[in-house]
Amino acid sequence: MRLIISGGGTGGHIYPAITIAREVAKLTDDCEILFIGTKQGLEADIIPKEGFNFSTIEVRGLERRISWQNIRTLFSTAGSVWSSAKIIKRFKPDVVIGTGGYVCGPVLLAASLLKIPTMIQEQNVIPGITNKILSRFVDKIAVGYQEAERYFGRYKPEQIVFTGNPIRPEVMSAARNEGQAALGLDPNKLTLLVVGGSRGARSINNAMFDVYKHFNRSPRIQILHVTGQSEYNSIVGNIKQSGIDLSSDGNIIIKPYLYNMPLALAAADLAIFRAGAVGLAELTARGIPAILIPYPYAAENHQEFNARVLETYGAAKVFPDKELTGAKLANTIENLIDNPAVLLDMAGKSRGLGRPQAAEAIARLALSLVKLQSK
Ligand SMILES: CC(=O)N[C@H]1[C@@H](OP(=O)(O)OP(=O)(O)OC[C@H]2O[C@@H](n3ccc(=O)[nH]c3=O)[C@H](O)[C@@H]2O)O[C@H](CO)[C@@H](O)[C@@H]1O
Repeated sequence: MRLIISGGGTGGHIYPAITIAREVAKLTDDCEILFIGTKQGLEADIIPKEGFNFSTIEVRGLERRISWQNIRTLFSTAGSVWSSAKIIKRFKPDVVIGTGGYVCGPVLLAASLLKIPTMIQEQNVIPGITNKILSRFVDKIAVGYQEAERYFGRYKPEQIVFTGNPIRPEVMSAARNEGQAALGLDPNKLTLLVVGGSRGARSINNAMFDVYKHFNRSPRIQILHVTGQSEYNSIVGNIKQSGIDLSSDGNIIIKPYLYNMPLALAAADLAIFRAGAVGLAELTARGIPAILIPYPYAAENHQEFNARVLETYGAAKVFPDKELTGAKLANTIENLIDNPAVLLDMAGKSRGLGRPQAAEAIARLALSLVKLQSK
């Protein structure tokens, strides 16, 4: 089995690609995998570290308006399709999968022109521009949300399959007591996990000050707040200035980034999150009730659409970023922990939305294309 997989730009496109590739390898003998990305994207750092063979092409992103820049980009895209075709002809894949980000455009287009089976995976409710264009060419589209279908416009009915978004297997295998021990959490307190996406979120970080003051030394709740690398030092400094002693007061833990997120999720009773599709897939797979504050500048406001799905099912409460205040956040948390039945109900609804088997379903869908071809 020979697989080319491509996705890039943010972690939200790269981690799904890694998870899907590993799942395909698990389901097949002798799987050879090649990842295609760009030199500039985060994938150039992550993918070789994860042990995959990595080739790069040059690609420019399209602007969301008509411009001279876009006309130049179209010409350079023709060059990228040509370089992708060269890599594809050399590697001879059985199937090519794209997980979003503009690098997928030329790679999947070239594969489709070369009559190789193709599939894209769309994580969000509102598809990205590259996946929207590619939907005209590829054999299958695996969507993370059922609601995504209607935003693809023209497609063949059998082309779109609702699989859910792929999550790392450790998200499901991590145990609660293991997570508590690894992060120094008290098993007798509820744990609130606060994460503003992979780079942190300033508005959530700012609002958290009132939350610290409200719950400092609380015997009921402990807070694990992931600030993002860039604001970590200033936040810790401000907390000290406000008179909270992080080491002796004991129920607030501040981290710049979590490399062991699955363990934190295993310990969490309630989460405050942005609404990136992979983070939400992880929350629902574990059945964690959440307060969501979608990133307001995401393309076509897609995070809000992701978040509203959880809200509609009763799995989360959603606050628009511009309406967020520390007092509101502290009150909402207080209300939820005062009403364990509500929290339990939200947890059940969250779990009901989770698709822990999504990676396997996506891998099997890709393999079905290979089988179809060899018939
Ligand atoms: C700003 C923006 O446009 N972001 C997009 C980006 O999300 P982005 O990559 O920011 O966020 P996601 O929530 O989708 O994924 C983040 C991943 O990083 C992990 N993590 C995060 C923080 C941390 O400290 N440790 C850690 O391991 C999470 O567990 C998760 O696996 O791609 C997603 C999927 O297409 C989109 O839905 C998001 O809208």
